[in-house]
Amino acid sequence: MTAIVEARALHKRYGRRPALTDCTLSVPAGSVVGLVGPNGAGKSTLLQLACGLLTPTAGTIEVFGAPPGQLARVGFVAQDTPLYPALTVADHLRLGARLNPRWDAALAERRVRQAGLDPAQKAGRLSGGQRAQLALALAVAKRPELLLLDEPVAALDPLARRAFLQGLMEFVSEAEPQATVVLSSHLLSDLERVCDHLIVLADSRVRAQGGIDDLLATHFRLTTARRDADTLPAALHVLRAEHTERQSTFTVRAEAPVDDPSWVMEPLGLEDLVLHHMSAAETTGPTDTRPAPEPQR
Ligand SMILES: Nc1ncnc2c1ncn2[C@@H]1O[C@H](COP(=O)(O)OP(=O)(O)OP(=O)(O)O)[C@@H](O)[C@H]1O
Repeated sequence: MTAIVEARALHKRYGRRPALTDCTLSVPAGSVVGLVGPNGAGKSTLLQLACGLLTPTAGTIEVFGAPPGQLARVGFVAQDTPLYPALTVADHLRLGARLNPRWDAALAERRVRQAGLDPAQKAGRLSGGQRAQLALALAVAKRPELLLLDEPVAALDPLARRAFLQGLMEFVSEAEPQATVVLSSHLLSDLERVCDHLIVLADSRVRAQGGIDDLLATHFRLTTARRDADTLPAALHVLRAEHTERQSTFTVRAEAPVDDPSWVMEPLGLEDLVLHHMSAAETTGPTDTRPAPEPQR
């Protein structure tokens, strides 16, 4: 599968502060990728590296198989949705038309109309959510092959958020079906609705990545009478272990469920999966460090 964004051993530091550490990841062509992680995980840094606003400290990042910077092919909506405060909504559309060879004026106007924006309103007088809507309209009207959105729905009310995500899905399903989208968000339910791939960053590192269906098919919760993680079969890679007096619950990664009468193994939902990868680096260390007794069968 062709990768539109490919990072290898990518590091980014701000002074002595690591923002990305040894990140190797790939964004497949035509995918809609959700980028998730706690505050400060490195999501904005990754998006800014992908559009060439930042340069790596070490390692490489390639977009369309070359160093980032092919701006005509990339739409980027930064977290703070920078616009020209003194220019009106209509001015922004005119500017977009001048600057972008593939500008789709009809699409821009439709997005602005659907978002209920007044073309005569100055951008500096728009609310945070309205600014985000205008920034998205400008980004999609470029007809980019790669659309990078940094927390685009953070400032939107629930109705506007739904409209925004619908607009995004229209863009990828109708206007630009070959487009690849990477969007960061803390709202997992939104990501589950629109994304087919996921990258989980935590503490500057990639903790999980892949197709959402594949991730869901390989992550399980296993509940059993209290036992040590190292008594489980090697095919089960234990991500987390929690024990009560009598019971052990393991979050595991496995190619397929492993049947055993002594335990119950059920698929992990997306939210639990992401929270596990976000909350800690992979660990086989139990939360409760007391040694577990022999399994009771
Ligand atoms: N310009 C900067 N100068 C110094 N440190 C920075 C700068 N930008 C980001 N950082 C640091 O780099 C790390 C990653 O920041 P980044 O903004 O990429 O995270 P994020 O995952 O987008 O966070 P959030 O969800 O809060 O937006 C953080 O520790 C942050 O403090």
